[in-house]
Amino acid sequence: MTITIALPSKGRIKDDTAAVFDRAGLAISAVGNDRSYRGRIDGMEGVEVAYLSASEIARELAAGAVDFGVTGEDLVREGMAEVDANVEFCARLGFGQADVVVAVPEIWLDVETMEDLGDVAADFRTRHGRRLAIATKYWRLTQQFFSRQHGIQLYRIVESLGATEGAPAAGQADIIVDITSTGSTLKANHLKVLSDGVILKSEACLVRARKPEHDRDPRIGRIIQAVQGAVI
Ligand SMILES: Nc1ncnc2c1ncn2[C@@H]1O[C@H](COP(=O)(O)OP(=O)(O)OP(=O)(O)O)[C@@H](O)[C@H]1O
Ligand SMILES: O=P(O)(O)OC[C@H]1O[C@H](OP(=O)(O)OP(=O)(O)O)[C@H](O)[C@@H]1O
Repeated sequence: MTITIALPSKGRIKDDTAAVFDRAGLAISAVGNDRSYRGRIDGMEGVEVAYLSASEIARELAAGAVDFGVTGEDLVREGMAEVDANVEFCARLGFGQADVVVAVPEIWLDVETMEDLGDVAADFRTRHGRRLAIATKYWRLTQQFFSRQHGIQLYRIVESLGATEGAPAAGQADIIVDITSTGSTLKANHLKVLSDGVILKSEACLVRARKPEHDRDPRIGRIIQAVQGAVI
């Protein structure tokens, strides 16, 4: 069986991922020319590296099309239902940290918690003639957090594919769910995170797509152990 490991080909977690694999003693050489999107691990037979973007890696893990992937936990959890049944988070890698949060306009002075927001959502239609609108690209995480965890059902998700923090000022939504790391984008857009509004503390992870054939393949354990041992 060929084992495929999907690693970031670009973006903010690419270089740190390469450094972890280096430290793990899993040296990757390019297959073909230098700009190739495939590689192999020196000294390990039948292990292929596929270079993809962070969100493509989450999609491939969900489809079971790769055996391992390095990508953000947020993208993996957003990308599939029943996450823990389908994949294993083998190692948290210590970079790519970002929190997925619920943020509301700073001027909503009496809204500090999810409970306060639930009250706002319940009254919204009476007051404004429509449901509370949430801009996000994390619709699955948002639904799980609002509906399942907080029992808030009266809202509408407005899909946002970029510049989510600008949606409230632009009148496209009332509040947002997005990632933040330093907090400066939220601040610049006069948004504040609710005190219990952190949905997920994400970072880059080594993730394995659960497959029955992994159970009898010693290379699987070797790869996991090597990466776990390289995390500082
Ligand atoms: N400030 C940040 N902004 C966006 N993503 C961040 C930030 N900090 C960490 N991340 C994490 O980085 C991952 C996304 O990486 P990146 O934005 O580099 O991907 P990308 O190469 O743009 O991929 P794609 O094109 O597939 O979106 C996500 O898991 C995200 O949580
Ligand atoms: O809390 P902060 O440190 O301000 O970071 C958060 C922001 O950074 C990211 O956007 P980025 O401009 O990197 O573009 P991207 O969404 O295309 O990755 C992310 O989408 C947030 O908007």
